[in-house]
Amino acid sequence: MKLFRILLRAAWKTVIGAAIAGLLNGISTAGLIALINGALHHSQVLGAFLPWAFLGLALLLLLTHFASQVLLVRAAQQALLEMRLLLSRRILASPLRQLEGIGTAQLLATLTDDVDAVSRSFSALPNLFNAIAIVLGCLLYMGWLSPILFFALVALIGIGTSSYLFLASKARRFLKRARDEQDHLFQHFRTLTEGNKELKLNQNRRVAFINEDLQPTAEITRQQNQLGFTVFAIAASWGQLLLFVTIGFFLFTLPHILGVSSTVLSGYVLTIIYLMLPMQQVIDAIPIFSRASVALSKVESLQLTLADSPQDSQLSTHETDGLKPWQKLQLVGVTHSYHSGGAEQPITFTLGPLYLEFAAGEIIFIVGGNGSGKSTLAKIITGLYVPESGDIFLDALKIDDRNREAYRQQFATVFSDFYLFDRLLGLEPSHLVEQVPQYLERLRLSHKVTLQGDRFSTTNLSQGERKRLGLLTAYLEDRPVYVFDEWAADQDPLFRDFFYRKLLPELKERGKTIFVISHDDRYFDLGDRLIKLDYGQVAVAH
Ligand SMILES: Nc1ncnc2c1ncn2[C@@H]1O[C@H](COP(=O)(O)OP(=O)(O)OP(=O)(O)O)[C@@H](O)[C@H]1O
Repeated sequence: MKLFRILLRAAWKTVIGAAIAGLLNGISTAGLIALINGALHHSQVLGAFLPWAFLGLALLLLLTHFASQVLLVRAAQQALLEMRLLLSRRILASPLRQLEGIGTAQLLATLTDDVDAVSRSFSALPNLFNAIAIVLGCLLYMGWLSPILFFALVALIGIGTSSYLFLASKARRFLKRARDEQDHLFQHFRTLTEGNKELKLNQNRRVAFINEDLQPTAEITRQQNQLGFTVFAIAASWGQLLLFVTIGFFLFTLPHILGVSSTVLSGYVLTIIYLMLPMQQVIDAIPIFSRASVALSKVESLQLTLADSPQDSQLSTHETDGLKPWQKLQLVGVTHSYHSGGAEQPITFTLGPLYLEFAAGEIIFIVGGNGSGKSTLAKIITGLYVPESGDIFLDALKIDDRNREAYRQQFATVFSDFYLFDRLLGLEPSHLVEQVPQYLERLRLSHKVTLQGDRFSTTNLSQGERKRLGLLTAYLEDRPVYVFDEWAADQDPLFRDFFYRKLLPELKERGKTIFVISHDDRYFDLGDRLIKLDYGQVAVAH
């Protein structure tokens, strides 16, 4: 049902067009069977008109089949496109903490596996729709042939469907378990790709990883999927058996009880035999739709619901309007906690409550031991984490959900786990192109990287060089506040010195506020302020 709602939302006009074509297709199928049955019994009513009626109906069948298939393919592909975009937008609009809680492996599993499952079900839709239309058309014909036999048939179909659905619900449970394992499997795939060096260099670790992690998880996934699809196969065979039981019932039992004519009887048997293929198509489609419904439940369990589209404002990149230049950034009683799992699990780390005030144009060093909360503070200051309690103010403006997006646009950052884009995304290249060679020169990258159009010639660089390119991107963003999270940690001593003594003061001269997370105590005196954190609390602030 959810799938159908997605489809209708994406292209309801096309779906209605396809439904009408499908219905006509079902009617023309039933009409053709009626004609064939009539011809077999040398119906006087139709006479010479029969071949023309046959030709007309055959043409209508062809056209409506083609039209319904083409329209449904179009609607299904449109729905799939919208679902992919909506899911991506949702991920972009979701709070960072929520995404960190879900984890990369689950997000990847959803974006690939779940979207794939839904895509398969959309691909199966045209045939399913057509099959349902034919079944309905044929049922209509059989109801017209003999209402009594029709009720007997509906009763048999009812028994068949409910027993099939009972089995299908069992199978769905196995598919759900297999899908849950898929998240773990993706986690192992990440280990495989990201931990490849460590796995290659240690044979024992590699063998243990394969035997104890990857293989058992892959085995459970296989086993649960296999069980699920086996139950579906049993259900499908049961469905087939019921179909023949129905034919036998109509051929050998009912005529004796009800005394129906041979025309009605042959009409029924002919139609039921004709129905076998569409029925089979419906039965074959059900596992695909079950898998898709498991996938959609998974997507919804991540609270990345597909029901509504995120506000455009949450995605806009031109949202700096509305925030006037400010003089003071304040954190008033701000706290943030991490939990060992979900929100109901015990707290493992708490930052704050913090009461801090920063003036525009200052260089602020944020220092402290590993795990003291520096990066967490940076995520709070930049608006990536919403404070659990307390508030952030820009002068008198309180930052809340209405202006948080605009607030975030104040910051250009290079986090320690930053992502390097291979092109100037969202930056208007024309007026930047002149500045880039100059920056590349200053960052001593000009011998390695050039800008080709809006794309860097390469991002296959050393870690230190990648960070310099990250810095260049941050320069080009030209935002009021810069945040560098251990930026200099990968730089050689010469360039590190250049960064602290030259680049930071230059940014300050341009009126920028700069937060520098650093362990380089040799340079701490270059800052206007120093905030030292210890286990999430401010130990020193001056
Ligand atoms: N996504 C997360 N989920 C749960 N706990 C986290 C998460 N990120 C950080 N933590 C915990 O919060 C604490 C502070 O982490 P944070 O990264 O802010 O420290 P840091 O001062 O930047 O450390 P470092 O100098 O090592 O980079 C750590 O103990 C860490 O285990």
